[in-house]
Amino acid sequence: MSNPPQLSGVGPTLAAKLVKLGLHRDADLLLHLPLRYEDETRITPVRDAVPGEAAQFELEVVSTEIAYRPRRQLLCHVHDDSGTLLLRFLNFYPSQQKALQPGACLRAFGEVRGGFFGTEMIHPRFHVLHGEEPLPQALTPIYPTVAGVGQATLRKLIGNALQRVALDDTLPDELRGGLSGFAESIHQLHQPPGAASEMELTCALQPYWQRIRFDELLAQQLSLRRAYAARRTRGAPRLTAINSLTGKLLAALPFKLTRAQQKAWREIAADLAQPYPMQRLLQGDVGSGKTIVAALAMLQAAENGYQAALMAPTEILAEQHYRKLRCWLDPLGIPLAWLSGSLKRKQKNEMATAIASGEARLVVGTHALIEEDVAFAKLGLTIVDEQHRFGVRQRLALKQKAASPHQLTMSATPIPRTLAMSYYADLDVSLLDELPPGRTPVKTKLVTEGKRDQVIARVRDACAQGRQAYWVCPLVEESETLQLKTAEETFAHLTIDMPDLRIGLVHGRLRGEEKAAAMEAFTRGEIQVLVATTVIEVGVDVVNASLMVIEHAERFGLAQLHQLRGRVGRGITDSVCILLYASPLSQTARQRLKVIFETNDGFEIARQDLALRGPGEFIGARQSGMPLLRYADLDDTKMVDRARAAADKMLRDYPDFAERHLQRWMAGREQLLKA
Ligand SMILES: Nc1ncnc2c1ncn2[C@@H]1O[C@H](COP(=O)(O)OP(=O)(O)OP(=O)(O)O)[C@@H](O)[C@H]1O
Repeated sequence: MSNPPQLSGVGPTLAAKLVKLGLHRDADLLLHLPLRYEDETRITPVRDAVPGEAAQFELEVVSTEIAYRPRRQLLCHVHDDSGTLLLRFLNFYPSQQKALQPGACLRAFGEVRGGFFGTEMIHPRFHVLHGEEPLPQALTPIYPTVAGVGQATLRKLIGNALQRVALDDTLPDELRGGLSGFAESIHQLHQPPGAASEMELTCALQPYWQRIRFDELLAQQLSLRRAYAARRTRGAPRLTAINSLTGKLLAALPFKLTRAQQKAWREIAADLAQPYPMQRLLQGDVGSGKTIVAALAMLQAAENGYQAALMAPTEILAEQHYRKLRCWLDPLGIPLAWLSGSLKRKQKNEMATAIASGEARLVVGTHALIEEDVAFAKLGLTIVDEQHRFGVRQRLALKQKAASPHQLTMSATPIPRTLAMSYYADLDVSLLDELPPGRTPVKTKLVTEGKRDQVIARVRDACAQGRQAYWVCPLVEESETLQLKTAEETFAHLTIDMPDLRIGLVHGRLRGEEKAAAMEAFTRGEIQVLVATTVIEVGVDVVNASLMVIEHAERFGLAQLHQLRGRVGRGITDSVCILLYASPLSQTARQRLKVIFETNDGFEIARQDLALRGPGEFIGARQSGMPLLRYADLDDTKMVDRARAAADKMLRDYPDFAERHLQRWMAGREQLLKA
């Protein structure tokens, strides 16, 4: 294979800097598009300069001096036929002073403003004119850059690339449907002709940006589809639906699966029976009943003679799954193994041996499952809960415990549709879009910190009626130690405020068994009020808990608040979530609390969260290393839909175009996407 083409005419030092901008090849330069433009196509008379607006002037230097008050600086008095102006340089080079000799003619670009010395420009960009110099025909692009790569360098490299690199259209005519041509779009965006105003320019460039955004989404869709197709060529064990164990479990359940659970289960059961690996995301709002679906999938693996492993991100959550699964599996006489970091070395070794021999068929655990010394005899299915909480490497590590296992991931953080389609298009998705019957929506109340006494009275009331309550401690993002201290203080205060109640405390620093003991005591009702950090955020399921207080709710993110609130309202009693907040609220905090107050719908909350935080934060892109779209907007559902449809058609009818399109957009980036 030949080496990929590199950047022409660029030395190694510059090349290393350009890589930071994602510029590896000449072709990448074409897609490095300007952030904005400066208009150097016209000369503005000094008289017509509008304060605060950038403009270009042609000026003659009258005099230049160094002033020392209020600080050392270079002052250059200039004029044109219509007026005078001062150019001011706070940090200047001798070469600048030398260039600005009386009588020199300049072209200077910058913002004019009223200043200490009259109408002035601070640090204008300028060059000395030596005779006639034609004005540029196009606007001057300003590119995203990094330290050590100047605009002039980028402009030159990009200008060369525009002449050298083929700008063939990778979109077949049939799919163009009103979009601008690729070559035209690229030329226009790099070198747009002058426009009368900013607004006019934005309108003029709109169709070209549209084309680029579409192309970017299309590339992403093509890439994800290719990954999807590649998966189908890999072999996986066929775990057919035998229905002896799964049938028994369904018959023994004290409830009937919801319509959504039935559908998800059908989809999963069918996937497991295929000769290629399942890669499915089971998405359901808090409390929608994902665990039973996971249990059924594990049983289907078991009845085909394979092992299944369920991994959860925290000990509490893993323990909770373990307990719930045992409730269902024990009566059927199916053993369930448990593996977590907090087991004693001896127990861990025994468990590892049982897993290696295949004796332990169904296993639930934490990260301990992916440790090197854990080897499975015949792993057919992996289930990862709250997958976004694991790093890419951890997720891959579980998968790599077998040649090509089926994979199910579960998430209670609803991913908005556009995001799911863009980032998870290589996954199949099952959706639990209804809650089990008999749940009453949680009432949310916003209460200021000052009314804490009333909140304490409410907790007392709830406990007097035989209910239980969570008291969530303030989040201290900057320091885990401080967070722990806050939790302990909250616990101490509440113990003083409510001496008659049985109060417990869980936080992330407790040892595994201590955490488990506290959770168990709460589950059994021995603890009435559980003071907790966000360790209880996911998965905790105590039906009798009907009140939740979240202190300093303004510090939490939307998804977190929704997850926390989901810990109540899991039974038939009316539940309340009290959000205690401290004033004054920042604009975003106010918006977040408003959203959480107004809706219980996880998908709506996720949509708003996306709007508030942007897609990068939302999917934990920093952690997963996925590149964000540079130009396209995921909120543009119509365009995402169109790109999806075009990707399907291109792969089917125009594979050459698809290949070239991917080459142009994705070379070097695809690896990132797969993570
Ligand atoms: N179809 C059903 N009918 C009644 N109850 C159900 C049904 N399915 C599940 N449940 C019960 O609902 C509760 C919530 O289920 P589960 O813990 O699986 O939810 P989840 O989707 O994992 O939610 P979370 O992400 O909040 O943990 C459990 O007590 C479970 O036994």
